Amino acid sequence: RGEERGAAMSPPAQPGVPGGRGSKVPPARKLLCMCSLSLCLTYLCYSLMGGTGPAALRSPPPPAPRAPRRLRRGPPTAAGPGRRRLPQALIIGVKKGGTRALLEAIRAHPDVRAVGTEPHFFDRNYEKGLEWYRNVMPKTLDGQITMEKTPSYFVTNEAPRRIHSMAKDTKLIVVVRNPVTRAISDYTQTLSKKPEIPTFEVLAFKNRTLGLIDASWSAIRIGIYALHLENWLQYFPLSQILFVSGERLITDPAGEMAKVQDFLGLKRIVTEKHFYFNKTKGFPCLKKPEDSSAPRCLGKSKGRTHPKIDPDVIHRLRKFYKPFNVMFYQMTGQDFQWEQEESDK
Ligand SMILES: Nc1ncnc2c1ncn2[C@@H]1O[C@H](COP(=O)(O)OS(=O)(=O)O)[C@@H](OP(=O)(O)O)[C@H]1O
Repeated sequence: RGEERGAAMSPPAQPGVPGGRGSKVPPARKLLCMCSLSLCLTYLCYSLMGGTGPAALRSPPPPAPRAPRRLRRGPPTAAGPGRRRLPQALIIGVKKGGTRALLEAIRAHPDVRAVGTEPHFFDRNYEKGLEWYRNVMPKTLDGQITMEKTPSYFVTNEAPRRIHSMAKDTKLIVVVRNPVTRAISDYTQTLSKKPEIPTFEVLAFKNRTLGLIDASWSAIRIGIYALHLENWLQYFPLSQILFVSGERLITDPAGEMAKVQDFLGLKRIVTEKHFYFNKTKGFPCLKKPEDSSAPRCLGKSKGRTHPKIDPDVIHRLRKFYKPFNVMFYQMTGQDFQWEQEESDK
């Protein structure tokens, strides 16, 4: 490597002035000139092809795994000091539970760095390898925690095994929300992209007359939390999983954030001082941070107005979920009180 470097760095001989005086050029000198000339030509070609100078010749960039364009942008810290590490904590679900709100809130903590986008490593991008995954992560200093959120992990069969094989002490966070409201939120998102889909009422049933719920419809299946949790408990102890209430994340964000920071072993820095309730948005937002950027409410895709669903369908769905919810409360030792909610948004 050192030799390659030396050769490339030596300035090429002047073309057209091979030996100086006349044609009496010693063969060794001739050879050196030819080598220099060919180096110059190679360099010229390389430059024209988009090389970045002598350094490009010396050590062509390694075929580093490339993150999708939107991931490559990275957080503001990407160029700063520190190094990229695999995440020590993951927000694994659930879709439409409030995972974005949680990630943005925990990112306000100085000892946390997180990827803004969802890497989908343990479901869609696993074959790209751990180095690809590491390169997606922001740089962290010693003592800072690296995090990411991909809500589909919670319902991915292979995810627990894969995460366990990366690091068996990975801390897992699941934001859970009333599965009926979650299903409607999920449907609302799909509807916003595909307005032609059938109504929620149609999709929710295999046979509406018989009251047979279609549990294979992903909007419904995702909410059977007990079923999915069972899969995770094959690999991780319950103490390594934190369940955050999606409802309380809206009504008492600071309270839920205290639990999250305790779980991650962090000082409680994100407190009620960080939040304000934005009446227009109808949600808590993060206050203007000290770096004077604007206050941060989540975008338009969060807090969409849900379509009005037939109350009878809501009632049937509540009945459908009840035993699974009870099982989930037993498994986690937490009562999320979804049975007591009078109406779904
Ligand atoms: N602070 C704050 N601001 C806005 N929205 C908030 C907030 N806290 C929780 N939520 C709820 O988060 C729901 C979206 O959940 P996710 O972020 O997990 O969705 S996603 O899976 O990433 O698409 C979103 O669901 P919908 O209301 O159905 O859009 C919100 O109810």
